[in-house]
Amino acid sequence: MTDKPGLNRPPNANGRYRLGVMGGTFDPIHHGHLVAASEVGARFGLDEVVFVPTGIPWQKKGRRVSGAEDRYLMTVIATASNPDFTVSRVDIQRPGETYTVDTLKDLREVRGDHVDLFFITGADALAQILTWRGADELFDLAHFVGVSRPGVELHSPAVKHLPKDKITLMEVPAMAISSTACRTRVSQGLPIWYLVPDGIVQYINKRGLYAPEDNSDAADQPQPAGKDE
Ligand SMILES: Nc1ncnc2c1ncn2[C@@H]1O[C@H](COP(=O)(O)OP(=O)(O)OP(=O)(O)O)[C@@H](O)[C@H]1O
Ligand SMILES: O=C(O)c1ccc[n+]([C@@H]2O[C@H](COP(=O)([O-])O)[C@@H](O)[C@H]2O)c1
Repeated sequence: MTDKPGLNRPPNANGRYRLGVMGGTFDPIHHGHLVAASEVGARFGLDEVVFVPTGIPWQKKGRRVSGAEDRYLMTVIATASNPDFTVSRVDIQRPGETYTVDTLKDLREVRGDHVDLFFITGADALAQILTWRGADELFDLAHFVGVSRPGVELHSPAVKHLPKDKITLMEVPAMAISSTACRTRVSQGLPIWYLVPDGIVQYINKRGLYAPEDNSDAADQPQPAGKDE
């Protein structure tokens, strides 16, 4: 397993190191992701949050997903200014579909046994967790933190069945932003300034991402009405 090391910070006085793991497709990364990671970092006293862009997000099959290198680079750009944030390539390096059970095992192998893992997820993703590969193993590998997301019930019935000592649900400042909305806005020529970090606006422009002909989500949108007859 090869991956860049983290921040190289020493373990705490008790010999442990608290590592947040923010997994996502990040197509593109936006301020909802960054606020979630920052809030969980503060609440749990995390030493570092590592962002892990997915390789092949199998539950997003049938959608067009930007190349892994573009999503990785956007994640690096968006997190560069925060000294507690890092980015890992473990998911984009591993061949095949991306499963969190593998992400957590790989990070444990790379970072060592003194690391306590906290997987950060939005309430929408957490409600689906029992559909994830190897769901029964997940709660032995990490503590799961589900954060609020506008339009999603935080204490949903699905979450009530998860092991209480392995899950924390927490409210974070509401960020009504999704990657889908960002892609759609770009494809429609609308601004995404302040929904994503400035460098991401520039990167998307430079690479021509989410242009109408390159965006299947946009193709599904209703077309503007023509002139009245
Ligand atoms: N605005 C938000 N507030 C809180 N959590 C979020 C928000 N947006 C995404 N997340 C969480 O971040 C993780 C990664 O999300 P992902 O990269 O799929 O972004 P997304 O905006 O949900 O993308 P898409 O619209 O393409 O499905 C998921 O756990 C998701 O629930
Ligand atoms: O392990 C799985 O089967 C699984 C299924 C769906 C999503 N996940 C993970 O959940 C995180 C958010 O996923 P997504 O698709 O909302 O970007 C990301 O790290 C994915 O790898 C994991």
